[in-house]
Amino acid sequence: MTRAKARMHESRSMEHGEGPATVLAIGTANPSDAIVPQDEFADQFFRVTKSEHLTYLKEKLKRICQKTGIEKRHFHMTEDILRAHPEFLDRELPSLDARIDIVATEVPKLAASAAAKAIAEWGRPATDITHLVFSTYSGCRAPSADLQLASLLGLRHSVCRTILSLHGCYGGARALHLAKDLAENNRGARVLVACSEITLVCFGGPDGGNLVGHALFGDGAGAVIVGAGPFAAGERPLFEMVSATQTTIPGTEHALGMQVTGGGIDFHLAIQVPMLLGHSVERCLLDAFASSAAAVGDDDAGDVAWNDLFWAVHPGGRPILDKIEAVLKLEPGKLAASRHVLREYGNMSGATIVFVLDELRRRRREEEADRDDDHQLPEWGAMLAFGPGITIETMVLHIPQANEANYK
Ligand SMILES: CC(C)(COP(=O)(O)OP(=O)(O)OC[C@H]1O[C@@H](n2cnc3c(N)ncnc32)[C@H](O)[C@@H]1OP(=O)(O)O)[C@@H](O)C(=O)NCCC(=O)NCCSC(=O)CC(=O)O
Repeated sequence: MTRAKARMHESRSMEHGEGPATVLAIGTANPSDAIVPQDEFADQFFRVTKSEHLTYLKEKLKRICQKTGIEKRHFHMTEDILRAHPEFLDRELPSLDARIDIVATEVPKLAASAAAKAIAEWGRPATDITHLVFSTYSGCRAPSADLQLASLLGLRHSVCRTILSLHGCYGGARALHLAKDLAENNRGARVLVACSEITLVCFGGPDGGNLVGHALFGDGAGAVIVGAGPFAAGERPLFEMVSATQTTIPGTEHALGMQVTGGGIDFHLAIQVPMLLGHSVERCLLDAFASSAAAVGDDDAGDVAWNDLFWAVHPGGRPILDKIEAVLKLEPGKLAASRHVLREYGNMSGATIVFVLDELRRRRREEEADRDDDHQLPEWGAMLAFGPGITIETMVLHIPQANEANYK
C-alpha cells in the first residue's frame, strides 16, 4: 500500500466508532387521554361506535379480547374526538385528512415525551444528538414527524433525520438496526431512535372487519439513544448491539399488511401469522448468532443454548409468544418482559420493542439486587421483531460486564 493509501485507510478507520453500538438510554410514554381495561373494551367499543345491534360481532370481540393476554391499553382517541369526527366511524367516508391533521401533532408530541426521558437519562444536552431515526405508521406527510420532533426537542439544525414509514411492528427494531449502522460508521455519532404509534389513523367501526386489530393495538412511544465508543464521562452502556440481521419469509407478503385508504389505515393480520413465524424464527436466530460470532471473532459465540439467553421479543400477540416459546423450548419466564408489556399496553406496533428493552433492564436491575453470588444472569440476549413482509428483524445483544453496575 502506498503511504497516501495507508494514510487514507488510517483516517477512514478513525471515522468509525469503537466497538459495537450500544444502547445508552431508554424512555417510553403513553397517552393518558383514555386508558381502557381490556375486559370493558368490547362494551365500550360497540357503544361509542353505535354498533350495539351487531350482537354477533360484539360477542366475538369479547371472546377475542379474553384471549389477547392484554389487561389494559392507552389511547389518544376519546369520545370527544369521535363526536367531532363522526366520519371516523364509517370507512366509506373520506376521513384520512382529518385523521392525519390530528396525528401530525400528536405523534411527534408523544415521541417527544419518550425522548425527553431518554435524553434526561443519557445526561447530555439534546444538541449533542447527531442523527434522528423516527419510525411511525402515521407519517403520511412531508415534512413529517421527524422534523416536528427535532424542533420540539431543540435538536441542532444539522441533525441528520430519517423517517421510516409503515414498517409496522418491525419499525422499532429496524430503526435500532439503522442506528447501530450509523453509530458504528460515524465516530462520535449519537443517534436518537424514536417510535411513536397512535391508533387513531386506523380506528373504525366493527363492520369494517379486523376485530383482532381492534382488540390488539394500543398507543405508545419509545425512544433510545444509541452510540459507539469512545464514551463520554457519565455515558452508561446498557446493551451492546453485537450484530443485526433482517430476513423476509418468502411467499408471505399477503399475510401481514397495512393499506392507506381514504377512510384511514387498514390492517390485515392473517390467522396463520403465529405459525409462519414459528417456522422461521429459529433459522433467523441461528443466522444472527453466526454473524455475531464473526463480529466478535469467537467461533463459540455462534454456539448458543436458547435458554442461556435473555429475550426481548416483540409481543405481536399472545399466540406468537406461545409459538416462539414452544419452538425454541424456552423455560417459562424467558419471555416475561414481552408478556408484561403486552399485558400492560397491548401491541403498540413499532414502539413496543422499546418498552420490552426498558422492562428487561428494569427486571435485570431487580434480579441483580436479589441474586446470590453463585447465580449468574445471562450476559447474551436476542431481540426479535416482525411485521409486514413478513419481515423478521433479529439482533444479538450483550451486556458489558464491566458495566453491570449500570443496572443497579
Ligand atoms: C385473536 C387472538 C387473541 C385469539 O386467540 P387464540 O387464537 O388463542 O383463540 P381462538 O383460536 O379461540 O380465536 C378466537 C377467535 O379469534 C379468531 N381469530 C384468531 N386469529 C384471527 C385473525 N388473525 N383474524 C381473524 N380472526 C382471528 C378465531 O377464528 C376465533 O373466532 P371464533 O371465536 O368466532 O371461532 C390471537 O389469535 C391473536 O392475538 N392473534 C393476533 C396475532 C397476530 O397476527 N399478531 C400480529 C400483530 S401485527 C404485528 O405485530 C406486526 C405488524 O402489524 O406490523
